Amino acid sequence: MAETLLELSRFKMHFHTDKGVVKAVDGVDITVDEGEIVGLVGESGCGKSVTSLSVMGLVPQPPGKVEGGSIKLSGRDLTRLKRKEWQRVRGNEVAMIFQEPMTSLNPVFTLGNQMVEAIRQHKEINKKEARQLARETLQEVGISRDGILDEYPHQLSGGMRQRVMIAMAMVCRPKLLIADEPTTALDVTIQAQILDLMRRLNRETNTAILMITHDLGVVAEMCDRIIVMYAGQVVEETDARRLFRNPQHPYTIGLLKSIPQLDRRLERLYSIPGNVPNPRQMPSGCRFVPRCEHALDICREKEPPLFSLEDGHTSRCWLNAEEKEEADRDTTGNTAPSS
Ligand SMILES: Nc1ncnc2c1ncn2[C@@H]1O[C@H](COP(=O)(O)OP(=O)(O)OP(=O)(O)O)[C@@H](O)[C@H]1O
Repeated sequence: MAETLLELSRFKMHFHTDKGVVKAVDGVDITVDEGEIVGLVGESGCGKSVTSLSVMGLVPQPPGKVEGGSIKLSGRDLTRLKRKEWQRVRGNEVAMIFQEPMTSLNPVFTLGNQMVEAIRQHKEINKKEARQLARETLQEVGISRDGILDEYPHQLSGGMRQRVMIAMAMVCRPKLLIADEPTTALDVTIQAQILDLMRRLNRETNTAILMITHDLGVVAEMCDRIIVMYAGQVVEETDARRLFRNPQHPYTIGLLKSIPQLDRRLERLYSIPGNVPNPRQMPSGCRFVPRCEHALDICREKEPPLFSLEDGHTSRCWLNAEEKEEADRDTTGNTAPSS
């Protein structure tokens, strides 16, 4: 069985602002095994990016502050690393690609210059060797045109730029690649090519991928396991097939209902009513309660824990506690306490 590579335990990243505390990530448990592809999904503002930037040590502190918990990569707690140690971890052990590669590539330097510099930050090799490695890595991501290293970022298409970013991320063979909306800015055919490329690299190098996206189509195609976040918390987690077949949390059900279906013509597309709560003023009880069609009294009073269902499926919803109690009653004839 694959070893656990990344483990966030009750991790909290809050922002202390003039207007109050933003609990952007508020006690999340997330694991990624070696070689696994895990999707982290949720609406804008639910804390996906802050979670991933925390794993990269890229959240500015202050205003950010780790309020509790840990982030372990291969057993080492990243929240305790010093600045110098981060430089060794970033790029070597964990690398990240972003939605818009142009923001990560410097427009005034050639790709060769940028790649050589990035490689030499991590590997003690000379410029010529680094240039050769850059060329080989670009070939691995499907770019083999002559003279590519002497081109500037604006001379490439969006898809090519994202391939370059993937090449730069993969050059030191990190154990974990974090991809934050890597295909959102690309048209669908190029999107499919980039996803194929990431899947191939995952297979060939066993690099695990944490895929941050709001696009359930992307996670359906790519991911072994899916984690759904809402208002700074994990609300549901299970393998990809089960999430689509048997979602449990009303928020996940709403997200799935919002996907347009080609075979169904509707007057209006479904969208979850209301908005993500203001992170400075979370509702009491369940954070999803103001938008939930199935809310019970307990949902307004008490925050639900993550309930363990079958085969590692978890859901943060009081309805699951009710169902579990009923199931236990059916099998034993007695009322069992909820977990
Ligand atoms: N530097 C910061 N200072 C204050 N609040 C911040 C800061 N960075 C992020 N936040 C807040 O943290 C919350 C989570 O943001 P985050 O970017 O992680 O959401 P997200 O799910 O990734 O959304 P998106 O898909 O739009 O990127 C938001 O309410 C955001 O406003």
